[in-house]
Amino acid sequence: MSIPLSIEWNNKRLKILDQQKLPLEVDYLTLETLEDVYDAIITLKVRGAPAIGITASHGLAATAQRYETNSLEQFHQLLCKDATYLAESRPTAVNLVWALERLRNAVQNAATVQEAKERLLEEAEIIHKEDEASCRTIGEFALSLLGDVTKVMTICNAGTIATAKYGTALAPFHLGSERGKQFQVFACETRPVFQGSRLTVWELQQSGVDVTLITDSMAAHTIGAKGIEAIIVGADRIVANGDTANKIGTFNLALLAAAFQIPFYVAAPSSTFDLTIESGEKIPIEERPSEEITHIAGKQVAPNDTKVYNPAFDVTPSSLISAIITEKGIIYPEYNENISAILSLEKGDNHEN
Ligand SMILES: CSC[C@@H](O)[C@@H](O)C(=O)COP(=O)(O)O
Repeated sequence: MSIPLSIEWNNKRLKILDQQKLPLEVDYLTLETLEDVYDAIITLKVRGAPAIGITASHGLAATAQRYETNSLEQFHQLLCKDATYLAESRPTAVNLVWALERLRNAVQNAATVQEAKERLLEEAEIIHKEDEASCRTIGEFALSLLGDVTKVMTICNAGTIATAKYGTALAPFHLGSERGKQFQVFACETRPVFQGSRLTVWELQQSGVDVTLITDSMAAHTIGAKGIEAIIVGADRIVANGDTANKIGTFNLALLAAAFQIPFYVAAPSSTFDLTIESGEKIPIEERPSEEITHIAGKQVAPNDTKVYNPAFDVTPSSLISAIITEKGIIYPEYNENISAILSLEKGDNHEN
């Protein structure tokens, strides 16, 4: 797989693949300050739940190296302030707060400021490496779950550039391509900012996967006309009962999967679960600027002063989800019991529930 990595961390320098420039340009951006990190996340230069979490953790760890204090109390205060600032960049993907919390926990018992600084750098690297391993395992599970299925639909980009590597929903296609299994993937363009056409189509083409672009409104027709056998998507937050927030339009696909009686799979690492929330209506849904809808590539496509509603995510009820594929195993209904059982497995253990 020769797809550029979305996040590079070398010699304490953080570089991200500028996803706003894709597919026309492959360009990396160095993030020097905490404000650069915040800006890269909010403007979707780096996006996708795991990639946001990894970027924020390296960004916070790098920023903390510059705190000029020997007081641990002051160090914790600065870290808390900066973590809170980054956490506000995007509200729906729980991986962001999860990663920042992990960093804060990693320094709880540090004896000196110097030790705390080193622990932050180490923890950010661990988060980064864990995600790569998790995504690869998710890909293996997804590949086995899909079995003989070849025609699959997806939305948004839950691929290698949305994670450390491999992706979640796109991981089985990359692994399949390496092993000679040819999927036919139908990618929804994913309005309003086209993560499907700009990112998923480009990414799967790099891997040699057979990918066909459709507009979001063509999904129902395409499932019937092309004989789609399964739908697989990523996730931004999965709560205790299995309700899942993902890119706007995902809920539509889940309803279509039920209508056509084909499986609807969610693929996500355990860092995307939020068991503090019982059910989906409590998930915060990000609303984005109206220009994402009133303009396309800088050109106005709606009248001046058009009233706009632009939620970036929707919540799919768990009753529409056939299985959730994680690095710890494949979770089937009843989700209330089975999610907590699988997530409580130790690192390295995994099984199908
Ligand atoms: C492995 S990425 C999973 C999700 O984050 C992805 O499906 C998605 O909805 C991304 O939304 P985005 O707004 O592009 O960050």
